[in-house]
Amino acid sequence: MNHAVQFINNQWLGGEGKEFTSLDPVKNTQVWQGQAATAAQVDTAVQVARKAQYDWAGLSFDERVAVVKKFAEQLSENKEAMALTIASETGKALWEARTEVAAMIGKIDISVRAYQERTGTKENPMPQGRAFVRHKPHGVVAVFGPYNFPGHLPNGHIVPALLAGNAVVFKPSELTPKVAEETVKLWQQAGLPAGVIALLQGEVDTGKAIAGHNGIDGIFFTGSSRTGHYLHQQFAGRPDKILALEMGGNNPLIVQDVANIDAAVHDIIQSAFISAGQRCTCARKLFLPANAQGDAILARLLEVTRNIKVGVYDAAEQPFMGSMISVAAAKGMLAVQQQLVELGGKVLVEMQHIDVNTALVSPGIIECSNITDYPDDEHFGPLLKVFRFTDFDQAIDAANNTQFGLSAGLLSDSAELYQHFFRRIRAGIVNWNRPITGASSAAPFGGVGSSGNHRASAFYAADYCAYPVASVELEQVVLPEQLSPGLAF
Ligand SMILES: NC(=O)c1ccc[n+]([C@@H]2O[C@H](COP(=O)([O-])OP(=O)(O)OC[C@H]3O[C@@H](n4cnc5c(N)ncnc54)[C@H](O)[C@@H]3O)[C@@H](O)[C@H]2O)c1
Ligand SMILES: O=CCC[C@H](NC(=O)CCC(=O)O)C(=O)O
Repeated sequence: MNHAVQFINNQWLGGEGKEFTSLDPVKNTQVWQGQAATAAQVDTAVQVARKAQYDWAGLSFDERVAVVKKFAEQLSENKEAMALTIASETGKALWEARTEVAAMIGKIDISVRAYQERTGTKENPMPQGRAFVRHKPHGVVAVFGPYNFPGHLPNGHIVPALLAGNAVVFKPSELTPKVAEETVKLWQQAGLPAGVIALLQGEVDTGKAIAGHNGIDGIFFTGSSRTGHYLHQQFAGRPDKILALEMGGNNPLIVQDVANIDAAVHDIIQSAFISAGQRCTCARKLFLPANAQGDAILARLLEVTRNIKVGVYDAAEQPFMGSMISVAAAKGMLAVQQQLVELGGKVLVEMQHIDVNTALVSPGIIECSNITDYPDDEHFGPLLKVFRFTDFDQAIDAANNTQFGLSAGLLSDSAELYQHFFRRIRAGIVNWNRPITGASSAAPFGGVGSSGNHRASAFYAADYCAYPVASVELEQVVLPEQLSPGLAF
């Protein structure tokens, strides 16, 4: 059946491309089914968005804020339904899906503030006239979203883009179309004018048709480093288009000199295993000192990890970890564990596929100190790699030995050590005695190296949603009192 899953010009239409579905990764039921948007449908949506954007940008900022706040109201009224959709389409535990919806709602006020602080209008007096810095929207921008935060992360591009006066063509992850559909329905109910947002559902072909469409002015992308690099190549030689890339990481966490072992273990677990390890900021590599304290932390970490509750997202007694996104992703992580064993890794807590018909896996820990050619890949799941060190600077060097640079952390009671770590570590998020996941929307969020392209998101998303226009203005044409040499009037 061809469901009306594409939202173009304020109308829900059937896709004209290939059929695809999304599945509940734990209950194996179908959550969503539809047909992909074709290149022709992409073209229509972009053309409609172009026309709609002009009037949308012509509204005052306060008028746009009013619509965006209505969306926040809609989201608040439907927050439990949205959390359930997120949980059932991703397998994420319901308690966590609720925090995702709360982050979506919180994004509205933060983005209004960010627009004003970073891209609002500023005026400076001049001897003759006045100088202004104002900001204009780029036009029609595409938003590509990942599956791991199907609500919050696209929302983190869409809200600031709309506030700035852009029209948005939204292509969600093909693994989470239902969350996107529900989100866009809330925009419709909020009264966003026709054409200002389009939802184009589809797989990679739809993404390619959008990215390759000459009528878009930019792409705001959150997803894997591989796709981000592909888009970057596609945009080569196109300085006229804006590209914001939020990509993956291979994030280190170093521990040295901590008094409270349980507190350290807590922060390690929050960093490594939240969202079943499916956060871009998750700790992938744990550096522990090769001494008695390192041994004690490791022993306690293994003990607590073995007792982590993994389970069905809507269980009455909530698990810490829900499932991974799909059975294929779960199998992929088990293959990674096997690959690391073959390279010389020693399994300390085995990551297990709890039920091969579901995407539920238990968290794993593997010692990798003896691996000489450790692969610098992002392993997007609950497998923490442990490295033992004898010299703190060598641990920092090893932590920096990655193409990525998203998040990094130090657990230590020494302020001096933290200052030293902060100076040397290369990452866009650097934390001290806090988990390295759970970044604030009120701060910039982005990485260096293969993690981003210097266009941080969250609070700084305002920056890539608009371009600055500098003006000097005088209400009448006036002959200057002092003329340039060689001029006579
Ligand atoms: N830095 C961040 O803010 C951040 C946040 C969340 C997730 N991530 C990263 O996202 C990844 C997980 O998400 P994912 O697997 O959904 O990412 P992905 O790269 O597979 O997909 C992201 C989006 O790009 C689209 N896409 C894929 N190939 C495309 C192509 N060739 N042309 C155009 N569009 C294309 C997908 O359909 C999807 O909408 C992880 O690597 C994670 O670290 C990064
Ligand atoms: O998976 C990647 C995102 C992880 C998440 N980051 C944010 O929520 C950033 C804040 C924002 O975009 O508003 C995290 O750090 O856990």
